[in-house]
Amino acid sequence: MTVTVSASGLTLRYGGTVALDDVALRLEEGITGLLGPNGAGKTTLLRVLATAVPADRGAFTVLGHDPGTAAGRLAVRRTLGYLPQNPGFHPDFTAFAFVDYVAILKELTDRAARHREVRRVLAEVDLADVRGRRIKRLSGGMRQRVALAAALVGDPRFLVLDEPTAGLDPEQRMRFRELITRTGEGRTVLLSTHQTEDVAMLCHRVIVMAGGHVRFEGTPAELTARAAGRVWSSAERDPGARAGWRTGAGAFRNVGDPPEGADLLEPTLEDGYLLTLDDTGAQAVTR
Ligand SMILES: Nc1ncnc2c1ncn2[C@@H]1O[C@H](COP(=O)(O)OP(=O)(O)OP(=O)(O)O)[C@@H](O)[C@H]1O
Repeated sequence: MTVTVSASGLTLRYGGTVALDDVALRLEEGITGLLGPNGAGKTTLLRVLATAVPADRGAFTVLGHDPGTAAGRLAVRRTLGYLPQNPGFHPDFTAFAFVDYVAILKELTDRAARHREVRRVLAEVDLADVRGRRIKRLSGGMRQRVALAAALVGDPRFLVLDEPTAGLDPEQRMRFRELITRTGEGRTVLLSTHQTEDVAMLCHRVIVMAGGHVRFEGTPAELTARAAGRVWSSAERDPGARAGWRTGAGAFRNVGDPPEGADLLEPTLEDGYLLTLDDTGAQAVTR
C-alpha cells in the first residue's frame, strides 16, 4: 500500500502548552481513525496536516509534496480536502453558493466547469435536492454534508475530517458513516472522532493520541485486543476493576485486572482505547 502522508517530529506549542510533541505517523489509502481525549492534540494535528497552521518543528509530506516550501504547500493544498471542526458557514448562503465559494477558493476559475463540479459533489453527499436551500434552514446532519461536499471539491486524494459526526443523531451518524465509506474509496482519509464505534466500524487503522503524543498506532482489532482478558462480569463491583458499572441486565461490567477464574467478557474497541490511555498514564481510568 502506498504511503500518502508521512510525518516526523511534528511539534507545536501554544504558549506554555505543548499541543503536539514529536509526532510521527504514516497514513496510507483507506480510513484511519484518530482517537484521543479532549485536549489530546487531534485538531492541532489535523490543522497542521491541512496546512492551516505550520508546526514549530518537524516535517511531513503528502503524496511526496513538502509543504515546507511555497510550491509544495500549493501542491499539498491541491490534493487536500479539509472538513474543520467548526466549518465557517455563512448561514444566508445556499448550499450551492457556499460550495461554489469554496470551489472559487480552490482555483476552479471556469464558471461552467466549476458549477458542474459543485453539482457533482452535492450529489455525492445526497444534497442535490436541497442545493438551493439556505444553510440556516438545513438540519445539522445536512450542514455536515455541505461541509463534506466542500471538502470533496476538486476530488482530493487526502481527506482530513475533524469530528464530522459530532452532534449528529444515530440515524444521521449512520448516514454519514455510509458517506465516509463511499468517499473513502481510493482516498486517504484521516478521521478525528470521539466515537469509538465509528472507528470500530469504519477504519482500517487507528491512532490514539493523548497529551500531544501518539500512544497507539495499529488496526482496530489490535486496539481491541489490548483489552483481551481484561473485561469481566461480576455480581458486585470488583476491587481489581479500574472502571466498573452495573449494566442494565444487573451484573457489573469490570475493566482492569481480573481475579483468577473471572467470568471474562468480549472486549470492545472502547475498552482497548480506555486501557491504552490508562496503561500509558495518559488518562486515569482508575478512580
Ligand atoms: N489557539 C489555541 N491557543 C492556546 N491553546 C490552544 C489553542 N488551540 C488548542 N490549544 C491547546 O492545545 C491542546 C491541544 O488542543 P486540540 O484542540 O488540538 O485538542 P483536541 O484533541 O482536538 O481536543 P478536542 O477533542 O477537545 O477537540 C489543548 O491543551 C488546548 O487547550
